[in-house]
Amino acid sequence: MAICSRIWNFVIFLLSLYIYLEFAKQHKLVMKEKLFPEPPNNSRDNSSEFRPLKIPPPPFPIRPIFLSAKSQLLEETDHLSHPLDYDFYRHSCPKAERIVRTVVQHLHRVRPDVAPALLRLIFHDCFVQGCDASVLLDPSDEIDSEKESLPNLTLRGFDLIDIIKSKLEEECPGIVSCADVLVLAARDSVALSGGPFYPVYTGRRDSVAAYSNLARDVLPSPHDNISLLLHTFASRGFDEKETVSLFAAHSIGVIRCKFFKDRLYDFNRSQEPDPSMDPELVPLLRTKCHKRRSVSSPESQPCSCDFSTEEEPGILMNHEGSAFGTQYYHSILQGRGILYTDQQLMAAEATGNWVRAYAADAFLFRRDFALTMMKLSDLRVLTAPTGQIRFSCSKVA
Ligand code: HEM
Repeated sequence: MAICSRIWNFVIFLLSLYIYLEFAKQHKLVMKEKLFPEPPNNSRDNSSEFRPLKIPPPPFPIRPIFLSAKSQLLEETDHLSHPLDYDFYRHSCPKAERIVRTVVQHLHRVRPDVAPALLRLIFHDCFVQGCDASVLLDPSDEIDSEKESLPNLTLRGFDLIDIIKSKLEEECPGIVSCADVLVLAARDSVALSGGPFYPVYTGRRDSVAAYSNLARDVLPSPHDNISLLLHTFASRGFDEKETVSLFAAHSIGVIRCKFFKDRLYDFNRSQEPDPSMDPELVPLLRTKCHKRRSVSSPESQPCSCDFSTEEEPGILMNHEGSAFGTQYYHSILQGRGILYTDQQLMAAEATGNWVRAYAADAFLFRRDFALTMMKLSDLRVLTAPTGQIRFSCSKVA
């Protein structure tokens, strides 16, 4: 009897062990699938309900620090219910993301000013009524174009979006939205500029309207103080940390003198430079931005400098030859932010602490910047059945 009971216990033990091992194997596989997804494979059965996350191979040399964090970024945002899809065009236009990347890469090779232009466009689109490509619409009888509103007068890159879109139309007409083109092109521009590569969801649709007055009201002015800036970004769902991380977009691009000349010559009508600017930077910037007769310009209030030049000069944002990211924050710490709004990050304790944190920790910055760009790219998107897919990005279809 005792022997029988021992054999029975042994059988139960073996059975439990088997069940445990099977469970562990299954669980590990699922984890593996999530963390190391298979590369996109178009020959897969499309009808399958189960679609593992597919992350495209990195398009540009990416610092190894970010590779391990890439799938983690998707997981971190996974819990949010999402109106968009990862790799939305995998069946309808499988080459879409590759086409955007190739064209941006090509344009970047011949015109290095491409990346900042495209990065700025997404901010000016997404902040105003969401990422719906409304900023791209030309004026017409029905369209009160955002392009003509004050904060957008110096936007560039509309022609670049048209080039990318026309390549997509050749491959799959009427499929890929201009809103997705903007988001993908900005993502690739960041990576090309030495910033982090981040995954983006797709499936946005384009607006049938533009919001010129809203653009004028909600886009920040280069003369806003820190309280107003934080208020503006909070109204779009960004906290202090996210706001500080987004500002690193000013690591690249050009900034025209008219936006900061008051800081060099006549800050707050004091006839003196801005005391928050490094005194050694002032003469350096003055050699590029000359004081001329006083003429006020609505775009630049409250500066009293001359902006009526035919070709307004500007200086490179990364005037210290810096790479994307932490160097921007080092400049701010040294009082070398060019825009008043950039330097305002040091005017509040919370934002100042984030500037210090990002200056000290490149990994932290790259991770946070990637997450914030993903958030910016998903602001109030339009999905079917609302919106439309435009054929030409500057016109309603
Ligand atoms: C307080 C918020 C911001 C203000 C007041 C601001 C203002 C400006 C101004 C005045 C310029 C110079 C434009 C010119 O001279 O043509 C500029 C350039 C730029 N901004 Fe911002 N910006 C802000 C935030 C952002 C954000 C959040 C992003 C992106 C995520 C961004 C991306 C850029 C880029 C990439 C450029 C360079 C554009 C180029 O070279 O054409 N900015 N910004």
